[in-house]
Amino acid sequence: TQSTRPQRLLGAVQKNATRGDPCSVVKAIDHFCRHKEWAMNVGDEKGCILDSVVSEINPATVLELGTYCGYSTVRIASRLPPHAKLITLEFNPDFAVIARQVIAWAGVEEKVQLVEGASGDWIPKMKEQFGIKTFDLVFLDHWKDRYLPDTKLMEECGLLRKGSVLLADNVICPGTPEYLEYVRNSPRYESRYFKSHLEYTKVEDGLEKSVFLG
Ligand SMILES: O=C(NCCCOCn1ccc2cnccc21)c1cc(-c2ccc(F)cc2)cc(O)c1O
Ligand SMILES: [Mg+2]
Repeated sequence: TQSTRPQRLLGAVQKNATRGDPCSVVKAIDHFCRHKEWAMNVGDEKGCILDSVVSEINPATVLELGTYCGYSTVRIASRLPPHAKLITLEFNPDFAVIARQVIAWAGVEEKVQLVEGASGDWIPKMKEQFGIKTFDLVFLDHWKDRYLPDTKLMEECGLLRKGSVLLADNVICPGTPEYLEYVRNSPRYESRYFKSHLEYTKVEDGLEKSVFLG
């Protein structure tokens, strides 16, 4: 039977990366996606911007919306301080199966809790289920039309504090126009655009970093 692209991506990790070495996992995925099959990882160029934002914040609590194969999960988790927690949410169970194996291969499973389900269902349950007070960093990388409603939901659920950072992928391609309009015009956010390219291509894309002002 035919394998899926995530399965082939996992194969490339298991063949080319060293167990317990997150950098080699990231490099193996980037090589696979650049030379074999494109896949919707944040990628190496935007990934460096993600890395710098994580290092700047040094977050104790991170929420990632959109795990896919775990590429950005590994990038973030490998830069977290000890005892920091990353909760990553994935809607597609087939993607989750692959992501768990990529996360384990990288050796960062201690810092990661992968949760399967929809953001609209899980965001209201974060506090009670995971003992989270607020998130220091949220990486938005799921359905582009959910960025805005989920941001409002996080505000309503008291999951953001003064200084919480939202970092959103794909604000140009595929694009998140309503979300951009909101964070750029709301007095409750200080927003900045990091121009880059769609992963593994020359197409423009970028990350929007928005600090919640409380
Ligand atoms: O679609 C994309 N990502 C989202 C996946 C589903 O996410 C669903 N999903 C994951 C948790 C989760 C929680 N609740 C609801 C839905 C939830 C996505 C797409 C592209 C892209 C760009 C150009 C193209 F020609 C084609 C595709 C690039 C990206 O970087 C992306 O991130
Ligand atoms: Mg993305």
